[in-house]
Amino acid sequence: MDGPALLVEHLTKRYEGATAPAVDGLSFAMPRGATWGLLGGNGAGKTTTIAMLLGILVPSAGRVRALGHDMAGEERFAALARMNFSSPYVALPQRLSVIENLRVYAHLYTVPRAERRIAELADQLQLGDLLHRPAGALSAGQKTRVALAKALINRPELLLLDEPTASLDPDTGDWVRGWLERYRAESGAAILLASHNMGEVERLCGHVLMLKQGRIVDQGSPAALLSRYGRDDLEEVFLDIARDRRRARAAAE
Ligand SMILES: Nc1ncnc2c1ncn2[C@@H]1O[C@H](COP(=O)(O)OP(=O)(O)OP(=O)(O)O)[C@@H](O)[C@H]1O
Repeated sequence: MDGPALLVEHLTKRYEGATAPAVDGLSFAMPRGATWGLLGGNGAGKTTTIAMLLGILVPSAGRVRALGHDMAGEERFAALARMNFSSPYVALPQRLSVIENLRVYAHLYTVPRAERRIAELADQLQLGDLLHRPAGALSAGQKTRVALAKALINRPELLLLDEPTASLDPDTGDWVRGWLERYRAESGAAILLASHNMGEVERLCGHVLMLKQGRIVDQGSPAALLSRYGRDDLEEVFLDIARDRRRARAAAE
């Protein structure tokens, strides 16, 4: 089907009783096969955005088309079958073992030859020793790897990842990033990644959306952003934006 992986138009969320919207008129089109980063400080609106992209949270205004389907109506089920996500805020059923969890999700996504797919993912994500342990008894890093296996169970064409390496040690985090790069290269999937890890974003993302108070305040490739702010790494760009220093720098030049 034609069209971008994600088409987002004027997406807005105002939580009941809140004085300001959490997400405020977001618009962007993420192409198929691209990896984009969603960056912003605490409370910038990243998780709220991802929840609306998945259709879990109803927007106050605006619309989302995922893989060509309108996420506001019945059509969204066609898109959801070809998408997946991982989030530290969504726990897997704790009493089920890892393999039981993966079987449940394989069933929900009607994955063909599910046992083979689970074995493949267990091998790739090194879950062999964890498969028969209850999901609730895993360490944070182990849970993250299981959550990634769940996110990949249906070989999604569109993958939404909320802080995918947040609780991983540096070595495992690096390994997961390499693994995501390979998955993207092999599958042609589009990946939207919310992260606080600037190195991760620089390595994986071709385009970055900088969010502040629910709005896109800047965007571009990591290289374009570095050059625009005259910085050597994205962390400094992030701090410039967080502290509104771009205008001050430009005025000084
Ligand atoms: N369920 C909710 N009800 C009311 N307000 C909420 C709710 N969830 C989030 N918010 C508010 O919406 C804003 C955006 O929150 P969100 O969790 O989307 O930010 P975030 O960028 O993911 O932050 P973080 O990096 O801390 O995870 C914040 O001001 C937050 O307090």
